[in-house]
Amino acid sequence: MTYRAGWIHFTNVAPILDSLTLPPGVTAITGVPTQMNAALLSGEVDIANISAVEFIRHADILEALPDFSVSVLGPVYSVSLFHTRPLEGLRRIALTAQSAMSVALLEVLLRGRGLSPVLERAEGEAEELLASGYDGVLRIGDSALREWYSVVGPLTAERTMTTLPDSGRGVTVTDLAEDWFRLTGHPFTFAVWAYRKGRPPPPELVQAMRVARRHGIGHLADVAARHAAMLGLPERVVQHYLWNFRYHLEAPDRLGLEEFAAKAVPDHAPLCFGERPGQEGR
Ligand SMILES: C=C(O[C@@H]1C=C(C(=O)O)C=C[C@H]1O)C(=O)O
Repeated sequence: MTYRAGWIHFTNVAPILDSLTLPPGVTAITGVPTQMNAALLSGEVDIANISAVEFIRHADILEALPDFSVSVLGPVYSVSLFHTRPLEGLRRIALTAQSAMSVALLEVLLRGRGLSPVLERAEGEAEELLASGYDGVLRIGDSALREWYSVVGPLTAERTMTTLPDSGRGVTVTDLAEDWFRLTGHPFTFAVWAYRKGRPPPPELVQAMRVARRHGIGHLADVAARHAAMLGLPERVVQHYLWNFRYHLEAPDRLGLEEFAAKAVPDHAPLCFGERPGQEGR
């Protein structure tokens, strides 16, 4: 019987997915986070890297792999609120329809500051939307990374990835994962690999994912060079972007995930994870 996977194929998962060889009997489709969230919940796929908030909301029926995630400690660079006035003064924010997790994170961060601007779904480039009546725009993924760089870049000998400003061209960029870190001191987990309880992936698939991740992280410069060319960004940017991610789901990531779950979905069912692999599983 076929086991169907759904992959969010953003650059941030390239170190896992680029060299993944699917075992016989496993098929895969790709899409943006909200598409993969829907595909898993409707049963169109059996496993997907989904927005962690959807895993939390559906913790009664879903379980997640215990050692895979897209997490970060501090800035993520690709989940940003672009804004033209201070956060406290924001009145109308455009949200991307691609995201569930980042929208939920933005809501938690705004609520924590006692702010309640109007949030509306609207697609388009951040700077276009800012010119058309929004004073804040939430963007995620590859296009958000590109837009972040075009606002705060370029890198020079003196301006490194960690010393770039947080504004340029009249636009301020608030990195939501960095804001979460300032608030909680925890990493932020954007995605987990979830499946329906009682329908875990074949062990060969999980093992193939671990092999692919080991290969991807071991060859990060090559992965970054390939994707930098596709994104039209300097290799230095993409290399830093990728090595900054945490692709396992370790104790600090789980603490962050639990804290986020308590804030965003207070009545959620307990989060379930499959059995942790031994050291050789990495
Ligand atoms: C870091 C990112 O994480 C992604 C963001 C998601 C969301 O906002 O729902 C879902 C999965 C993640 O892989 C990104 O898109 O840039």
